[in-house]
Order: sequence, then structure tokens, then C-alpha cells
Amino acid sequence: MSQIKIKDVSFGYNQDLILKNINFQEEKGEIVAIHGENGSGKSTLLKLLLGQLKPACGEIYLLDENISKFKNFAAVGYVPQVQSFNGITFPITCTEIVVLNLYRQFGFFKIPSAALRKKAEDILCEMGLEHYLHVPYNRLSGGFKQRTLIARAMINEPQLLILDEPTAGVDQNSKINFLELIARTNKEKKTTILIVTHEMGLIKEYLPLSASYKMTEGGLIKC
Ligand SMILES: Nc1ncnc2c1ncn2[C@@H]1O[C@H](COP(=O)(O)OP(=O)(O)OP(=O)(O)O)[C@@H](O)[C@H]1O
Repeated sequence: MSQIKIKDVSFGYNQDLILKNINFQEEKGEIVAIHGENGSGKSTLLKLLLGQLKPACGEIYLLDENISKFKNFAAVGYVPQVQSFNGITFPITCTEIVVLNLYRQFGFFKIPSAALRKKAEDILCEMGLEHYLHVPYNRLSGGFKQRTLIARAMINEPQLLILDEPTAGVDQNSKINFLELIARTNKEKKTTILIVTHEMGLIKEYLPLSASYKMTEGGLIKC
């Protein structure tokens, strides 16, 4: 069963196609990286995969199901760029950011139970954030913010983890810690990982990639 299958997909925000006839497949347990110039369409491809955009033509399957019918988004963890969460100005804590991703399990009153909060705290501790559980997210360093966003994605124990430029904007040590964490997660939990990156050299050094692709002129070329 393919975890991701993209078949002859094209897409444009207007008449001009950004993605042209893309074909791509990723199997269970693989780690695959995509890189490419700014504006080449990497984030657009991820938005199509997450069902946020609809292809002009072609088909997309997630966990063997057509994206147009796909509902099991708890099985797909998405880690956005750290910068996309930098706009948070209210004092939401790390634990709250993580527990909110369990909203499907909230009960009648739509608030998280003590057990769910404990689950969020446990995963943050696993990520080495035990001293930051109640610290407002916007006071954390870039590396710790990134770990919080990974904990948020991992709390649903996803089969598939999609990472959008996870090493951008964090220091070298945090990058390496993060990549070691991703490699460990893949090995121990057999999580399938798709990673969009500008730092292919670093990714290749620290992750056992099954394949890498370059996005260029609307196409996806295997490297
Ligand atoms: N909502 C939108 N409406 C119109 N055009 C858009 C929209 N979002 C992105 N684009 C355009 O689509 C193209 C691809 O953008 P995209 O963000 O997918 O590239 P990217 O490869 O992820 O870039 P980067 O590496 O800079 O993050 C760019 O030319 C961008 O300006």
C-alpha cells in the first residue's frame, strides 16, 4: 500500500500551471526529500497533498484513499514551517498547542481531559521539553518551537509525517537534534516521512533517504 501516490497532477493558482504532470509515489516506512528553488511549487504540492488545494487534473491518494474522500487526517502529521507559527502573540503554552491537536478526542464540553493533557505533557517530555511544559510558546527559542510543533504532529501517532522546511530558522545544533529525532521516529515507529527542504546536504547526512527529488520548472525530477 502506497502512503502517497500522485498521478499526472497539474495545478495552477490561475491559468499558468505551477505544477505540470507530477508523478510521485512513497511507500510505507520510507523517508523521501524534495528540494527546489524558491517559488518552484514545493509548498503548493504539500497543500495539494493535505487537501487544502484541488488539482486541475490528475489524482492524489493518501494512505491508499483518494484525497477527495480522505478523512483520516489524524493519521497524517503535518509540521509547518516554524515561521508560520511566529504570529502567535497570545500566551498559549507548549502543552496547550500540543493538546489542541487531539481535538477529535475532546468530549461534550469540547475541552481536553486531564488524561489528554497528560499525553501531551508526556510527548513533550520525550522531546526534552520537560522544563517548558507551561511556558508560553512565543517565548521559546526557534529549536524548541520546532520540537513543540513536531510533538503536536506526533501526538496522534501518525503513519505519515509531512515536514515543510523543518530546519529553516533554527541553529545548527537544533537542526542536528531534530534530524536525529526524525531518524529515530522513522526507525522505531516505521513512520513514513516526506520532507521539503532547502538543506539537502544536511538531510542526506543525517537521514537514511529512500529517494530525493528536485522540483524544477513545474516538474519533479528524481535525483
Ligand atoms: N495563494 C497563491 N495565489 C497565487 N499564487 C501563489 C499562491 N501561493 C503561491 N503562489 C505562487 O506559486 C508559486 C509556487 O509557490 P510555492 O510557495 O509553492 O513555492 P515553494 O517552492 O514552496 O517556495 P519557497 O521555497 O520559497 O517556500 C510561486 O510563484 C508563488 O508566488
